[in-house]
Amino acid sequence: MSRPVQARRLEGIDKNIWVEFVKLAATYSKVNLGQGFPDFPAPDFLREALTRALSGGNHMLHQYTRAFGHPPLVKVLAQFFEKLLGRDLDPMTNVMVTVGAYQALFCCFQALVDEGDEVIIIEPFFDCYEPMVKMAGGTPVFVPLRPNPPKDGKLMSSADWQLDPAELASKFSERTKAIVLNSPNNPLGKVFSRGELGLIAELCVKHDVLCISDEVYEWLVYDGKQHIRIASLQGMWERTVIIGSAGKTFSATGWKVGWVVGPDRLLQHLRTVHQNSVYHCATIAQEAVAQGFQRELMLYGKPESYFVQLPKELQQKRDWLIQSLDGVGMKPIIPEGTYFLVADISPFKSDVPDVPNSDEPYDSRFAKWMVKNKGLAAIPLSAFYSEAHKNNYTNFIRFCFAKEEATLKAASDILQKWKQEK
Ligand SMILES: Cc1ncc(COP(=O)(O)O)c(CNOCC(=O)O)c1O
Repeated sequence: MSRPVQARRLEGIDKNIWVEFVKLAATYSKVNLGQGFPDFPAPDFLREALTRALSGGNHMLHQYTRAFGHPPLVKVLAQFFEKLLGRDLDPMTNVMVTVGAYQALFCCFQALVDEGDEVIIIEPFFDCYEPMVKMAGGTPVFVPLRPNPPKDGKLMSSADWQLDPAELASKFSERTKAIVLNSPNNPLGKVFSRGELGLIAELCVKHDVLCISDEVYEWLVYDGKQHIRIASLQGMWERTVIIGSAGKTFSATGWKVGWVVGPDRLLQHLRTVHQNSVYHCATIAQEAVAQGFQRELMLYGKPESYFVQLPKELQQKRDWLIQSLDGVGMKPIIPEGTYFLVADISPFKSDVPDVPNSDEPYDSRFAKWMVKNKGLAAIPLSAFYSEAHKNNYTNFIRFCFAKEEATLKAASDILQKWKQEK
């Protein structure tokens, strides 16, 4: 058999950081601060909602539901986003439920990006954007967030990583179809300011470019920062697809329920991809997520709201991890949002000698050595860069701090012991 079997659209995208590092963590890690999932339970009210859905009298929850979203879920999502965006939404045309935010992203790129279209991706970026653009036949065009360390010697924060306005503007051309915005940003935790979003919005309107706005960490912002939805800015609603995740919103990453919110002129095409791929996601999970949102709608802004309690809890974990990393000299970049924290590994580099001209970035080799020899899993920052820029920041690894106190303490103990041994 000599005929090639692989479709050309898969060329160069066969490697995946999560497949590789999840396996390493499963094999070697004692403490896993790698892949972004909580090791604490999903909230009681969500688990109770699933139990009710499973054992309740409505046996039709075990059967197909509406392809573009279980009616109770699209209705409550529309109500929620009407409140957040200050505009009327039709649950049947402005909302679609997907198999996690991953599938929402897939639908966006497959539905909106054609051969030869360019898509601007802000680096560092959640790794799937590049392969998904390529699978759609598009060309990714990268623009970096550049670190501007504070002059007063304070710890850097994700806010210190900024776009250069002229550099960003230079990436827009008549071939630009879309820009991917991820705020709060994985892996840095950057929460884009109104000024930064205004710059992006202005360029999108000027060049008639779409905005794929990945907002899965929308509730995870700290220090009183506000998450601003770019779709609420002048001229952006009509050209923006907002992506969300029940996995990140309700600490239930294994449920794989996500959604897109946006104008029908865009979502009609995402529905075409959706109905010709997964068709719909688990009815029973959608029912439980709908009940979760109904609770949150009632408690919106109140202290007992999960969307108020979770960021409060995570900020304490973040601050604890910052202290612990700073204590062993692993300078952290303070994240304004998400549940990730990037740290500088310089003080520990002597244990993992550099290999000149290695085609694997240093931080990747360091992270693999660390999980194998210290039992601590983390993700190399180079995993969030394009091939051409992977070697720009190889002194950093990313930790996930959505973990039980005992897990974070165990990680700190490993680092302290390692530091003492040096
Ligand atoms: C920005 C972003 N968008 C989308 C997604 C996917 O969301 P979902 O799980 O709902 O498909 C994720 C999940 N990331 O988890 C892996 C990691 O970074 O450790 C994400 O971070």
